[in-house]
Amino acid sequence: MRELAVDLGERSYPIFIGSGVLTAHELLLPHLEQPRAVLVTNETVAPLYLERVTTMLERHAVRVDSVVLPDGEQYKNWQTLEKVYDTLVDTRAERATTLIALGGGVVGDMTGFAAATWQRGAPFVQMPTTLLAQVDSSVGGKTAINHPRGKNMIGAFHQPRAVLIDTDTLATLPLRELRAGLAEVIKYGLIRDAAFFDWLEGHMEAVLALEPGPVAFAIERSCRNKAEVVAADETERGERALLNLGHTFGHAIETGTGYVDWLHGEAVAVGMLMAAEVSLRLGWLDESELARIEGLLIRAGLPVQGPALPVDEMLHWMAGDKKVSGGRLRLVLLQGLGKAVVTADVPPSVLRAAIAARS
Ligand SMILES: NC(=O)c1ccc[n+]([C@@H]2O[C@H](COP(=O)([O-])OP(=O)(O)OC[C@H]3O[C@@H](n4cnc5c(N)ncnc54)[C@H](O)[C@@H]3O)[C@@H](O)[C@H]2O)c1
Ligand SMILES: O=C(O)C(=O)C[C@@H](O)[C@H](O)[C@H](O)COP(=O)(O)O
Ligand SMILES: [Zn+2]
Repeated sequence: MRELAVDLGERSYPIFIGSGVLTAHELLLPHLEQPRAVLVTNETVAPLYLERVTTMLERHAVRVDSVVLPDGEQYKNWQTLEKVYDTLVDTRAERATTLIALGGGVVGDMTGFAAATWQRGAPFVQMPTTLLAQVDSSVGGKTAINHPRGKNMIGAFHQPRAVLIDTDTLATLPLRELRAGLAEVIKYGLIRDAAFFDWLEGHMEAVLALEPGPVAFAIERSCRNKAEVVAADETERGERALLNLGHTFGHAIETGTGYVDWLHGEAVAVGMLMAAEVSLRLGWLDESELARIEGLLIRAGLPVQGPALPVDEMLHWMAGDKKVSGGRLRLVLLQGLGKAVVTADVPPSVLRAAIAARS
């Protein structure tokens, strides 16, 4: 088993990565404030893993209640969140009752937001079961639901008490979802870890084949990168914005397509290429570097061309991005592989050309 930590002083927490972590009571129990938990999952993950986790907790005298949500990004909204609150009210959950997110990033983001708001702040634990959630969304405390016209628009920063990553759960994950998770993995290489990008070029097929060593390494290295950024800038005043590479474009794709058809990781993959196209046109990235990014995304099985959304519509959704400041769009761009920067100085013609190149 691998262990690392997110260093946030009193609110620091561990990340455990390994096979069988889902039923390792000795990892979870020390992070419960009282012997009570509410497990939040969805209709796909419940039949696979809910009983296993429930049994493990009940064997150790923990009272477990659970709620099973509908599956899909389009359900990451108020109506679904209400189901969580209803369960908390019905079961008389207390402020010290731990919410446990068992599922992908959608379940994780909604459970985290429910925990942030339940009785003004309850503890929660992340048990991520998709690659994307294991390498990104379960770490760092961004929690949210979507607005129909804006991705993750309603949310809070609320850190989990622990992140328990069971790599065995990837065995049941559909290949398309595994590929989507790889977009965020590649992101870390691009924004701050050139050596990791090189490593991914050498090990992409091994990761896709779920070879245990390479998979665990890719998850650990991703979590380490994310933990370092979050520890340095928990609430995105500066450096944390780099974790948003490709997201201004990607969120526009997700919102513009109604949160169906495009997986988050797929939209981020195209978004990272749009950011790279802007960087190329500014002279910050050369053709060979752009080709390496595209080549790795293709090998991961990710799209490199966006949906047929008109450029004006893309710009409309992008104008609602959370990084917009004083009405000015701020974009994360690349100054080479492994070095990202935030800038508000992109000429509109360059931005339009870059989006068009990948639409
Ligand atoms: N908070 C953050 O920092 C952060 C970071 C990245 C992404 N996100 C958010 O995460 C979400 C995307 O997460 P995701 O890619 O995990 O999508 P997801 O939560 O929709 O999960 C993808 C699919 O896999 C299924 N699934 C989950 N685990 C499974 C398993 N082990 N076996 C079989 N099926 C399984 C789910 O039911 C779903 O159908 C987006 O809403 C995105 O905005 C948040
Ligand atoms: O943790 C972060 O910070 C990120 O930006 C990680 C992203 O991969 C993630 O998709 C996040 O939810 C985006 O945040 P948002 O504030 O742009 O909605
Ligand atoms: Zn993301």
